[in-house]
Amino acid sequence: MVGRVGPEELELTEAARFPNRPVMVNDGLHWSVLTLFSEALEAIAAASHEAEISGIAVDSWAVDYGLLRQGSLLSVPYSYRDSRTERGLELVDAVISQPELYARCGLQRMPFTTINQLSVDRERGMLELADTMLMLPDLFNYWMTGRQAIERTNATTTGMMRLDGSWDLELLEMLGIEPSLLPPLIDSGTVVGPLLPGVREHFGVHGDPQVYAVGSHDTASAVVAAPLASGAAFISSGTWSLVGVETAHPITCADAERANFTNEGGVDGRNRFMKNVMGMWLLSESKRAWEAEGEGIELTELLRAAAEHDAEVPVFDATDEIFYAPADMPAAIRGWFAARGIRPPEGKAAITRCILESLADAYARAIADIERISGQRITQVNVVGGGSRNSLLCRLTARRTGVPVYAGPVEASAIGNLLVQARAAGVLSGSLADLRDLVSRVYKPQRYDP
Ligand SMILES: C[C@H](O)[C@H](O)[C@@H](O)C(=O)CO
Repeated sequence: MVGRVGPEELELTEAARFPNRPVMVNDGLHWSVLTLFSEALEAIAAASHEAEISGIAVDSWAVDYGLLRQGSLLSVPYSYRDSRTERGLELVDAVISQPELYARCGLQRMPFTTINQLSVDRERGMLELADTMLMLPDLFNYWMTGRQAIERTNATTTGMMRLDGSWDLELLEMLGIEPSLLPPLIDSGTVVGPLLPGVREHFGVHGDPQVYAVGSHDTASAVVAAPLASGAAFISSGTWSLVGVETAHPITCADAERANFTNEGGVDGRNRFMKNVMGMWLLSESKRAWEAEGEGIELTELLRAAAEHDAEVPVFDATDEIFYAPADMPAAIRGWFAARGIRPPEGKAAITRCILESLADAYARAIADIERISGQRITQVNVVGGGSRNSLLCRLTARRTGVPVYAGPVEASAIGNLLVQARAAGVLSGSLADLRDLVSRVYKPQRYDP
């Protein structure tokens, strides 16, 4: 995305959009990072011919990383949905109990957490070969600037960071992970450096843009752009739905651990107390399964049919891990109901409606947990990201939470990324609240009443 930012201006243009399909080979599921990098840099180069580009910054999904030796990527990064993470959980469980780990890093128990994946790499001897680990946005920053560093918001999703923001060296030792693998930490707003001449030349980038560190965990950037008022909960809605509140400090009481809430670092030292809910993944994977059966259907058509589907549908637990990476999502949903003796919904319209009702139900339960655990009363929900375009889901969320829903902006991660860059470049100033005010002035959220 190309953004033009000023004190009263926040204009976003889509320079390119390209698929990000993980690839299954014999050793598992991997991301095509070189393709993503070249697609992005080609789009930036094209944009730099139209207008002078002064800054570049990358944000992405969390937890995944590349292993390097003497500056070269050793292997193609794995996708966090690869089944090796089950073994990773076992390896970490063998060393430390979940409550102890939670007290140290405050992260939800999920197979995808970086320490689980690194523990599998250690068991397979990959870490002996590596001298550096870089999260995916940091890998792109390294390829652009030659500098190796890890931005803090994404580092907080690894499980290797203490609640005080330092690497947990004792835990690394317990897990047999070399601390020297971890480059220095940097904060969002840091100038990473100029583009390497070779990169500029290879892609034909005009001008001399600086690379900035921003909230490199896309959810952290999305929350920057969420026009949160006091009493607001946020839902960062995309492949995943992240339901949470922004707090000054992590919440790691036993109740939070039992409810499997996570504490991930935000921009400006904030804390994101939140829960992962399966999100649009449920719908995109169902659509993929129907396409594979030769019954492809457009998303708009699915949502129209679901909106018109007024027969009662049951709801399933949209946080249940069986939905993490099933081969056939509609079958997994039917299986969830069958295992509980509940008649599953039949047909695409009913299943889609069931997915959206189940998501809204999970949001309402997460928000009730947040109120109980944090003591904060939630008076509104801000839904940002691609899922905020789903008006049926926004309506169901307002109905099930019982509070007004404010939907938008859609491109929240990109906007949060741009705002932090622009402030680091001195074009904007002020606090997160000031940045959010600009968002509210430019992007009027759509309101849905309970
Ligand atoms: C693993 C997920 O990607 C992560 O929990 C989520 O916050 C995210 O990054 C969504 O893009």
